[in-house]
Amino acid sequence: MAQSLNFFVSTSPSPDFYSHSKLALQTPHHHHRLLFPFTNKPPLRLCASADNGVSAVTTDYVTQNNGVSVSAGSIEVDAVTEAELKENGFRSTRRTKLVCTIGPATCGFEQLEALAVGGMNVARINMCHGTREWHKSVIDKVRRLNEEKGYAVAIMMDTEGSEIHMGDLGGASSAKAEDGQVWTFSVRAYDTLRPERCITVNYDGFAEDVKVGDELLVDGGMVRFEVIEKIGPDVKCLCTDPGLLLPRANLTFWRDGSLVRERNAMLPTISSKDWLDIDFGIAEGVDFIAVSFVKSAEVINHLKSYIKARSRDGDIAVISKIESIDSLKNLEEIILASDGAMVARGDLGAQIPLEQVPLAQQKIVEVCRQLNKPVIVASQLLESMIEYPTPTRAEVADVSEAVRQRADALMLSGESAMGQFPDKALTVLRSVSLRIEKWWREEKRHEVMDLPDIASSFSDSISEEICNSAAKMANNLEVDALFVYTKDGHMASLLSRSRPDCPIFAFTTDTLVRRRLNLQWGLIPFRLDFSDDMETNLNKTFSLLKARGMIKSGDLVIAVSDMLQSIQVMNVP
Ligand SMILES: Nc1ncnc2c1ncn2[C@@H]1O[C@H](COP(=O)(O)OP(=O)(O)O)[C@@H](O)[C@H]1O
Ligand SMILES: C=C(OP(=O)(O)O)C(=O)O
Ligand SMILES: [K+]
Ligand SMILES: [Mg+2]
Repeated sequence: MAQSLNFFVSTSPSPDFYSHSKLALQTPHHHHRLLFPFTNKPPLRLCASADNGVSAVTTDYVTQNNGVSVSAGSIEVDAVTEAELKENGFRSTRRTKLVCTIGPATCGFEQLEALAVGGMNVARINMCHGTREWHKSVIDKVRRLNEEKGYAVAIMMDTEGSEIHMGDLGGASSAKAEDGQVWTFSVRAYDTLRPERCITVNYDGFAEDVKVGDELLVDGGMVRFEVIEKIGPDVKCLCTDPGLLLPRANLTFWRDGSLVRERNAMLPTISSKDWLDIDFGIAEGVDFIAVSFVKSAEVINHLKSYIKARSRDGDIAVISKIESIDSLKNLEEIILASDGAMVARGDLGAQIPLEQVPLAQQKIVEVCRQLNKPVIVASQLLESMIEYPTPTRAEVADVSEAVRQRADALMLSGESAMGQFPDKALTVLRSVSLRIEKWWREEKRHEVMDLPDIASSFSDSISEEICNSAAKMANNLEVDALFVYTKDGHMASLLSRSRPDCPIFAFTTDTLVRRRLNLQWGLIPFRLDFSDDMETNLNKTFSLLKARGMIKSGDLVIAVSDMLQSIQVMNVP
């Protein structure tokens, strides 16, 4: 038995049409007979099954279901999610998504596979490090992993941006600066051997811009120097807080207690090198581009139209990194223009007092939720795990807090790029996420956040109302899963925005949309060919998922779709 609520609105409504919109709530005794004309589509094409023996990627078959002949077709879900669903049942699947920065510690095929098995949803490559060839080889490996082993790991390319940073230490992996030592920071290019205690700086205006007495912070304060003398291109600095200097570490300078950013503010957000990297990302078909040091919405609008004009098979999502004072000032307009945001706490903590970072994080996560944009909490989540196999209690508390704030995703940086325990770090993110999510459900802390209306058209308003209501119904009725059939992913993201208690199975026809949904809280993206006929879609999905052991008869689901604006409540037959 199914009950449904249908909204009759044309997909491209004329103003006149609105007055004819009607709402029909069917009686419980009707089987899901929908009040709109059926489109008699031919059966969907069979897709080749890529069964690799480890875990089936696709399932093809034809069956009879309630007398309806289910079209043959295939369904794709990533192998890790499938295993997780079968093992734990779907109410306890992980909702918080995980992003791993790939570096020397994780760039091999087996290492990447270990991360995929461990729950990596998105692999991030940081264009600040490595060569384009190196990054291309990582992208190729991730794509091969997806194809051969049935994962759906998305790729995020992170731009270098116009930040001021040190050179690469002539190949050394680090250098130790001791208290009281004098180091030289220079804009010279050393073509021969780099002298001892000498650091190159990538910004030509550096020697000109700093003043004697300025404080120089490496990596937001991990090491500190005081400028004591300027000699042409060389700046002599006294180490006041000792520590490890890492290649290409970020540099900021402070004068009279505030960050010096006049010149920084004049540097472009997207440098000429970044544009080349972006062209590379478009050519490689990355799923996300994260833009460093975003200052305004303008640059994001510009980049989005550039991508639209160049990208072959559709869009690349643009993620704004919130990591500067300017980005905080223009937070709402930046997030509105972007497809998502990252709380880039590393640089943010170098630009605002550290004690303000947690509040900034909370604010950014909240604004993203309200504007329906996915948000990633990044940097130093498990920093000590670069060297140690166990996190500190404080780190676990920090990760818990990000999960409790219901951020869409958590990110590893150095922990996975160059740490000694990338898999263990990922395991910690996974288990802390699961634990806190379980607590939310057990406490029945249904969402209390006020979600403002964000729709820009009448049709969008209906989608939004449907998703908000469906999520609320799902909580009240304690359904097992929400199903959403979505071509562009929008309805799926609206459901995710409500953070319902049950997981959201998002079916989309498009592989790119599917990979992109990977970043959003609570979504389990499937690729599936479907039609505009919901009855057929539902029967087909039930059969395919039942055959895979991912759902069973009697499970209670709520289905919504963006082809036909409706909510249907039903038990799996
Ligand atoms: N592609 C790469 N090649 C070499 N090292 C890398 C790469 N990506 C990341 N790393 C290492 O991992 C560290 C942490 O990564 P990330 O946080 O992304 O960069 P950053 O420290 O520059 O902000 C970097 O400082 C660098 O040492
Ligand atoms: C994620 C960040 O950016 P990046 O690692 O590129 O400096 C950050 O600053 O926190
Ligand atoms: K970067
Ligand atoms: Mg940064």
